[in-house]
Amino acid sequence: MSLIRLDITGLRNLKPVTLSLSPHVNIFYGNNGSGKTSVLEAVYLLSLARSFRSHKINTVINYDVSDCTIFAKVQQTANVTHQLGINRNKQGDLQIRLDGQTVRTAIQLADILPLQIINPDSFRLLEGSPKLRRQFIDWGVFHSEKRFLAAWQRVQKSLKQRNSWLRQNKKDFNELAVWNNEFCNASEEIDLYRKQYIEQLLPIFEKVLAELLDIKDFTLSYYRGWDKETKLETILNNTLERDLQMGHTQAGSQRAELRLKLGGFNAADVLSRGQQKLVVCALKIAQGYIIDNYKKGQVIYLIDDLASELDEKHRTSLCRLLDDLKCQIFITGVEKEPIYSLWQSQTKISMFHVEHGHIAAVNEH
Ligand SMILES: Nc1ncnc2c1ncn2[C@@H]1O[C@H](COP(=O)(O)OP(=O)(O)OP(=O)(O)O)[C@@H](O)[C@H]1O
Repeated sequence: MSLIRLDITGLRNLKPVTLSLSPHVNIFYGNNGSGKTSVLEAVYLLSLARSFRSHKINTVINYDVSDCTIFAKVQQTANVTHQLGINRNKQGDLQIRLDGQTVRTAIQLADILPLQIINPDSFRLLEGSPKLRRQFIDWGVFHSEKRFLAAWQRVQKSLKQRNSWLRQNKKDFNELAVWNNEFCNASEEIDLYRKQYIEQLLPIFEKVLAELLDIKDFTLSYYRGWDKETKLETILNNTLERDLQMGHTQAGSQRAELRLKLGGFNAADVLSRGQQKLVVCALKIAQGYIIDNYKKGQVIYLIDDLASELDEKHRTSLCRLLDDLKCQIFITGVEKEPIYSLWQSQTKISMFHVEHGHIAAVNEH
């Protein structure tokens, strides 16, 4: 899976541009504020229909225009290509086109273009709320288990109905039984998929982490969102009084968590910022290996400001792992040489100089 061509129009300070890309490493270098991260933002927008920097699309679209369009030619396998396009305007409208057809939801984009981002905010996966770690697991499960999405949507719907029942004055217990049943079935199904996924992820993650960091006693474990010895239905019945007081459901797959510990302590409390970033990189690279088993293609990695928090030895180890994955990479940095020298000699590299929003392909390295 790689983008062969990328057209960007109306995004931040970038001048309209068409880029011919390497299926492996694409380096964007230039001064602060030149527009490097905006290129990654364009690719992210194409996969998720939103930005990783701002929830407000108005700030992503260039000040002087009303909309932005990102278009890409995607090589899925040797014989299969797709034309993918997305347009967003300042009124908030979204249009997605896939091979000439209008697409209704952004889920199809994510399915075609699995994307991982590693940037100076990556440590938040360890430090931030459990929701971020749930999203991390679910990203992997979504790409490896076709039935996951339907089960996840059933959980969302039944949970919403159950929570709204908890807040109502007039209580119809037959109605509660219906929502409990649906919620428990869907939660258990999701738990099964997540558990299977973590079982696959764990040995790969440990192997990748060992290449990046010399730390002992690092553990990763999965909590399903309710006690492992008890049926969810029993817990919901036993905790109904408390759920009623709180106005929402305490147990279920919406409370799942990925626990990362070092010697019994929360990893985020004891690891340095750089070590946290390396753990997150190991998690994301491990996910890349798993996707390779399921999809006829690879994850695309967006790596913004690699140098931040990482010394040269760790930068080199990280790039070696990404090199071995043979995936497409978009990477940014201020200087070209320090990023260029991180890759093996046989790696296909394209370099682009970004200056005041202009992107120019650089032929000699
Ligand atoms: N909506 C917008 N329209 C036009 N320009 C914008 C808009 N939003 C941000 N900018 C400008 O576009 C540039 C975006 O830069 P970007 O963050 O992509 O730079 P960068 O090269 O990654 O910088 P750094 O090395 O500092 O991270 C900045 O100069 C910013 O001021």
